[in-house]
Amino acid sequence: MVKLNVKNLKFSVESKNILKDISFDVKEGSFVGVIGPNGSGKSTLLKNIYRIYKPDSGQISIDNRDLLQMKDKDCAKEIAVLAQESNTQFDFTVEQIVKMGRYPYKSVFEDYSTKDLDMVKEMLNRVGLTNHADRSFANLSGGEKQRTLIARALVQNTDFLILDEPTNHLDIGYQIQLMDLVKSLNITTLSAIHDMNIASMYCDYLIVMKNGEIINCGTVEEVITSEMLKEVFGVNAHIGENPVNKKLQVSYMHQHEHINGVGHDHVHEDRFTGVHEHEHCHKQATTV
Ligand SMILES: Nc1ncnc2c1ncn2[C@@H]1O[C@H](COP(=O)(O)OP(=O)(O)OP(=O)(O)O)[C@@H](O)[C@H]1O
Repeated sequence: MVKLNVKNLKFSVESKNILKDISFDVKEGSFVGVIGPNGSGKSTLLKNIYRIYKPDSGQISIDNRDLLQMKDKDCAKEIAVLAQESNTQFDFTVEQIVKMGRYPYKSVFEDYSTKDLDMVKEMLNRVGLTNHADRSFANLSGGEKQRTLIARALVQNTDFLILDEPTNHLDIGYQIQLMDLVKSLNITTLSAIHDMNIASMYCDYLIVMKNGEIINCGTVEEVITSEMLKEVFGVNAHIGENPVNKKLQVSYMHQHEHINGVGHDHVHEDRFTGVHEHEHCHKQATTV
């Protein structure tokens, strides 16, 4: 069943077309990654979905309901967001920030219930911030702020989660912990991701963006190929397999890489920078 449907979405700023006719579906229960180079439109796409930006045209629906027509509170019961920018200026404690995730379920003067407070406690525990509950959010490290905001998104208790580069500021331990946590919740998730190995570990499906367009989509194996990484990101990479979990694994190489390390410092007259092989007798050559 389709959870999210985006159809012919277009978005521009000052007559610059930033999103050009984007269409895709996210299946219920799936974890979909959006990959692409800096400036390709990943964040802008997600912001159109979580309604920071208003599309010029197109439709976005969640469970067949028009997302663009929903009231804010109703929308907040459908979609939780972990956004990229996390510079909250106001001075709240960590616990107060996490509690805010319960606001869609509260009327104006209604206080937090035991259930609300239990959820807050549980999520603080799951992101490793129980001992920081009374600390000022403003004084936390970037990673601690990010973990607080993850806990806030999770107490919102929605069926759909948007992560805009969720692992920004997180060390590798917390990156894996966050992604394991999200994955264990089995919530339909749409996430911008930069790290191909993280994408490979967690995503069921990938969308590749370039210049405001979707240029490819499919399973991890269909999408992450050395050709795609060269074409879209301009990098040389070897695609292998993690011997333990059998997930696709990307190893990067220098822009100018010699197979088996056989080769010498040199420049190519045609400025070629790919992976290539030299005869052993070329070891001493300075130019090929
Ligand atoms: N409000 C805005 N005003 C003007 N240009 C914008 C605005 N928002 C986005 N853009 C431009 O749209 C393009 C896409 O930006 P976006 O942030 O969506 O890319 P991204 O793929 O998320 O990049 P990154 O990987 O660096 O986060 C960029 O060229 C950006 O400068």
